[in-house]
Amino acid sequence: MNFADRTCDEIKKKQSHAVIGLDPVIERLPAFILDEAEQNYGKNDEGAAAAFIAFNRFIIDTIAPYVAIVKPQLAYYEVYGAAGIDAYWQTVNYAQQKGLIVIADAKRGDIDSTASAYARSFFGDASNEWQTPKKVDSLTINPYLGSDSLAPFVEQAIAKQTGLFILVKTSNPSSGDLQDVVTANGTIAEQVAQLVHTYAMRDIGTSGYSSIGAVVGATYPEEQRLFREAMPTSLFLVPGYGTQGGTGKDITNAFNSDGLGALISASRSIIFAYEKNKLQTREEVQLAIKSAVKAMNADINTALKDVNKLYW
Ligand SMILES: O=c1ccn([C@@H]2O[C@H](COP(=O)(O)O)[C@@H](O)[C@H]2O)c(=O)[nH]1
Repeated sequence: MNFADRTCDEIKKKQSHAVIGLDPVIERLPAFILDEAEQNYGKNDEGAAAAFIAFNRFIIDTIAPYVAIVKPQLAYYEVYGAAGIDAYWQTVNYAQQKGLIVIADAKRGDIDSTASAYARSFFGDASNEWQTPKKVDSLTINPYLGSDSLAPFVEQAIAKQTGLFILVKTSNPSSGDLQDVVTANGTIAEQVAQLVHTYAMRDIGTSGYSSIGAVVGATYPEEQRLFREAMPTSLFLVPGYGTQGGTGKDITNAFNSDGLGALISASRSIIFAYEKNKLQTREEVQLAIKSAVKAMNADINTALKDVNKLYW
């Protein structure tokens, strides 16, 4: 089954379009996690990595009944060197064991030979006897180097039944500096969207969706409409919900009229939800995260219902 079909199935099963970003920041973790990691490993890369693993497992256990997808952003783990990368893969494995789909947010992109190596590092390489088996379900990639840099990712994603999310219109305030520049063929983002659509048409699943998707920010609701038309079969990864200001009302244009097609992502507003009221005990932290996820699901589902796009 291809990535898009698996993702659509899990979204329907959980009745949730949410993606929870696992972006741990050591100073923000609860004391019960930090104290144990420091006692066992000290304040160093290994201690931080142990804290990340414990925190992520705790979050995954808390949210798994309510969401289908997690998105660990690699940068937060790379801060702690080899130990951090190991924490990343332990997080990926744990999430997959719990039945969650994992989007690796790494925004890779390079010339074709290097792009192929990037794809093998995230999607695994069964023919390589030296590589310990590893595989994320999907990866974010950066199209700035052009179509030949995307091709190795696309080939491997299709062959290995994984997915891609190609940056089209990112959520950050200055995304327009380059992405909105008007060329003879529309904006740069529109040209990328055309490229994504061409690749997407090569791998349509029974759900009608393709495993070759796009990143379109929650912070640009009007642009979502345009990109939805340009890439009707692509799943959209929609970051920017929560801390960056996006709400349920801002993401409905990213969905198709079938009530599917968009994966709404939030990191800090969920995983640090306990900070608002300075909650620290295991039970308090768990309840705060659980409530934040349930509120996000309810907000998205209500907004979709209001525009007649609620699938269930
Ligand atoms: O356009 C983009 C692409 C990726 N991101 C990533 O999503 C999360 C957002 O975190 P929040 O805490 O929900 O703001 C983060 O990992 C970014 O690297 C994005 O924000 N915008």
